[in-house]
Amino acid sequence: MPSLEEELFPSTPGKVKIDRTHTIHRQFHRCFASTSTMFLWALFLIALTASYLSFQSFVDTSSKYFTASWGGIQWEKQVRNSALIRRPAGMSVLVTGAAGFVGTHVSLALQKRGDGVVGLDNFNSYYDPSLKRARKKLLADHGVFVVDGDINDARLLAKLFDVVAFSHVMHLAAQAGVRYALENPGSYVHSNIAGLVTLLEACKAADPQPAVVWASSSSVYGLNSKTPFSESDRTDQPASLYAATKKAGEEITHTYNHIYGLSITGLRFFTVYGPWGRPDMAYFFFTRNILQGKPITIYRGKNRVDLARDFTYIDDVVKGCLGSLDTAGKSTGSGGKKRGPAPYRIFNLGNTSPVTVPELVGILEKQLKVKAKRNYVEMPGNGDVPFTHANVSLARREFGYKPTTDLQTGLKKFVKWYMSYYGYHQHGKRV
Ligand SMILES: O=C(O)[C@H]1O[C@H](OP(=O)(O)OP(=O)(O)OC[C@H]2O[C@@H](n3ccc(=O)[nH]c3=O)[C@H](O)[C@@H]2O)[C@H](O)[C@@H](O)[C@H]1O
Repeated sequence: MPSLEEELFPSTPGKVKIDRTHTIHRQFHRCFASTSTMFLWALFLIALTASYLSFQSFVDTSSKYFTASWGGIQWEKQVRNSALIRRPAGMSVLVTGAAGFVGTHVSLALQKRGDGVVGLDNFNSYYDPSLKRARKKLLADHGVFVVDGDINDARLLAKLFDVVAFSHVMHLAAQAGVRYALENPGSYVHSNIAGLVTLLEACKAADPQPAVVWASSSSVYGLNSKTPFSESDRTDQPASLYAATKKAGEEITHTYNHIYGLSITGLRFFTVYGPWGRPDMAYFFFTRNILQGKPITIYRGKNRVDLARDFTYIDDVVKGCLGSLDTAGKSTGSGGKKRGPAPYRIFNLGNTSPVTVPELVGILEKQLKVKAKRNYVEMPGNGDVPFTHANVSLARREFGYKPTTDLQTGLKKFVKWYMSYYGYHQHGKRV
């Protein structure tokens, strides 16, 4: 009996006996048949895998499409209604980051004077999203619709420009906060660089192109030591990734102005505070900790020098934003082509009188009628700068910007809002 191996792979084919020819043919057929069966099975499996994968991607795409919180006739109607202009020579403004602190106040101010406003916000969880939802509700009560979506979503932006011919974009959506960049650097690149470019692409492609006013930051002055900070001072020494992305934003917007004729105004905000503010900012969480009897950490510079900020009250900043929108000047491009030079402007929006952090705490103690548990530590190398101080003469000349709220007055309004929003009595006890 030949072995199976011999039968299948005869070592000397010429010596195969005639009487075994049939057997060999049968084996050959069996072998061929099993190879082709295997081949067919393999083909079948490949086809099965491919159809499974394409089905999955279909499910993914369609679920993304169907679960997207934007689109549809009703949604378009809400967008159009919100964008309606109710005053002569008014504007229609797309406000990104509308459920954010500055975004909410600017949207309300625009709506109140009769401009059309459509908000856009991704409601991310960088800080308590319920505060953002409450701001959205406040806006809805005033007839401002906030679209739930991301500035990185090019399809959504194209759709918005399709539904409304926005005359202006107030771009306030960003990853804010100086120290958080140590924890999550990618979020700054995602929102402040990639998101900005996606938005500018949409603005460039829109016909008519809108004028763009956007939030830069006082942090671009970085380690600059010449005070007060003027727009022409050097901004090439950022101290944090946040500052670096805002500085990059100033350069990126410049290229869109240069190549595509977009009208650009960058606003360098100086530590903006007030009612409906951001819980990640010192004045906000100092208030919370003081009321809860928890200690607060106060950073100090080298040689125990107090840090200082040009704290700027929200109402002053809102006036600066509206002044910038009113004087923006038109974009000159259309269909992605520049037709002539367009304005490119940068303004400081500060308060012009810096206050030290311990002084800020002192004011809060007085307003809250509670002593803070102060814990002084040397400023860690976390991106903070020792002080900020704005020269605002450029904004004053261009649109009459004049801050009028000192820190004491502004914090009083903030504390009043905080107590009411979080359900406190004036004497620091929860209701
Ligand atoms: O102008 C801006 O462009 C930026 O303003 C704001 O940044 P900052 O000026 O750093 O405000 P904020 O964090 O409130 O710290 C205030 C002071 O408290 C000190 N500080 C802070 C925290 C702490 O625990 N202790 C402390 O002493 C701290 O060292 C600092 O001296 C915005 O957050 C930022 O998004 C950006 O818009």
